[in-house]
Amino acid sequence: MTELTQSQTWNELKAHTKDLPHMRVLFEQDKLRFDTMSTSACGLFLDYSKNRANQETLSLLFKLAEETKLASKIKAMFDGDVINTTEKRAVLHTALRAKPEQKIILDGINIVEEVQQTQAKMATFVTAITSGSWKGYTGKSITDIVSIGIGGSFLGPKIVSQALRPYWNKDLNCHFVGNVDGTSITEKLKPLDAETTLFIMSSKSFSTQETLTNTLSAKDWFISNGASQADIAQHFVAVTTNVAKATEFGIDADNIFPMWDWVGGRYSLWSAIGLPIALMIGMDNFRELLDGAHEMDKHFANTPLSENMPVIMGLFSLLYGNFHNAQSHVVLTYDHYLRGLPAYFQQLDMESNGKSVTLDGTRVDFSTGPVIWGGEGTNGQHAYHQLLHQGTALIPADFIMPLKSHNPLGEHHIQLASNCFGQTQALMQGRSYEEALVELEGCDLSIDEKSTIAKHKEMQGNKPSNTILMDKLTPGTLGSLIALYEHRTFVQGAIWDINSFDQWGVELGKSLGNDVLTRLGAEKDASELDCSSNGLINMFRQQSI
Ligand SMILES: O=P(O)(O)OC[C@H]1O[C@H](O)[C@H](O)[C@@H](O)[C@@H]1O
Repeated sequence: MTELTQSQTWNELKAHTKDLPHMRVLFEQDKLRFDTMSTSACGLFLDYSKNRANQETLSLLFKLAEETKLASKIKAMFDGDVINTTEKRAVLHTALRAKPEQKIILDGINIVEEVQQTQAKMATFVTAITSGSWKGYTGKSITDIVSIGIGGSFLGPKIVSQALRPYWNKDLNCHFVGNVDGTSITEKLKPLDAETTLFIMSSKSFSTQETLTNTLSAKDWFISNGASQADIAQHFVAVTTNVAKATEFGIDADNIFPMWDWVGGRYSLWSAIGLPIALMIGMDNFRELLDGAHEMDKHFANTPLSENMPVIMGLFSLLYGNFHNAQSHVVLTYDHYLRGLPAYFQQLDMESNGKSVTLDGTRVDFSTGPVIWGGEGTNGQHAYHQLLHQGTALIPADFIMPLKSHNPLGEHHIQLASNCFGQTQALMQGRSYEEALVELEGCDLSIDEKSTIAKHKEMQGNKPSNTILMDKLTPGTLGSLIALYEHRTFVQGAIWDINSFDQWGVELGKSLGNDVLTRLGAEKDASELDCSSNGLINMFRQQSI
């Protein structure tokens, strides 16, 4: 048993959540619920009134946060303590968006200075590319960026660039290659011209198989399209902590942008890993993105727990996972530009909190991170929302929508908003059997038929959701939004006392994949493996060519 589940507050929460009335009743009892259960910070508004909670629930949750020393754990992260204990690393993505005058000392070095130097290098590079002064090997300016990376080195740049499309430099295009599946890079390169294409190889470790393989194929494509080995310097840059390996790989030393081991892959878009974003939206907008995140950092570090947006959201997620048996959490973005955000939050949260032991190695006796999934509204309403409304699983939802659209076309935005708010309302209130019967009045059906259909139309409601609004999707509000989710993830990991910053499961997959590779290549026999793996390997060997 862990200390957490034995604590009095944990057990009080268990008992309390069982007795809580339906949210419909809570709304009837408290007409000011929207005012008291909503908050604003850093350009974001959060309505958390449609949650299974009253003031007592909130008090118990904040008490749990206090007892598990959340405030001092937050401070430890910002101070650069080695909170990633298994990899013996500080966790300082917040330093990437610190103000230039701040000082964050790690091992005797002010890392803010190093961050600023790298940002200055990025700024020079962005100007060179966007002004056209950086020329390709035939003297033409760069028109296409191909970003090669995977995991955090793929999702961050891709999804943030996609989200900030209205801010794109009109003379540039950006393409992202992640998967090692040759189809991905082949299709991406097909329409491109080697003379005007720049490759950014993004890999924190510079040892990820997919990224190395894709970069080698990109080099082959480049050379086979008429360029020479010497031309590589004008067309290939890298972002990595492993400068030596990148140089050895053939990347010109001047074209290497450094990063640091205190930046986790899934928290790296704020570093030079964000170079594709900076190229597409310009360095001023990139800085606005960092500033938005920095504002959220300040809010998270300095606001009392009961008014702290990431804390509130983290506690609600924990409430559903640990006390209502919710196994998943859905993120629904009512903005086409934000359609990739669920996938980004999926890596952020599932790679961080998909853990089974506490920091001291004790096996947990509670659920940790849920499955994060989602998509864009209103599309999902005509598909998986059915399960949200009437399925047997409880799936808490986050609805995210800017109040103003970048494309204010006719009635589109007002309809989008009506759908967003209508969904949260339907999830909360549901439809009672009696209401369904009333709706069937006047239908040409027998009483028995009406009763049966009413049972099918009945919806229990009491399905929780948060609604996050912002005035407009800008680099600043996006920065705040992403940092909000980073810290929301941290809050849960801190209360569970797990390490949210390692990823041993992913590492195992990588090393077994490498072992299988040697067996697929017939260098090594596979007969000592389990019969399924052996069978699959043999089938591939015999039939893949
Ligand atoms: O940037 P790299 O070192 O190539 O790593 C790419 C990715 O590798 C692994 O899958 C990690 O779990 C991710 O967090 C990381 O972003």
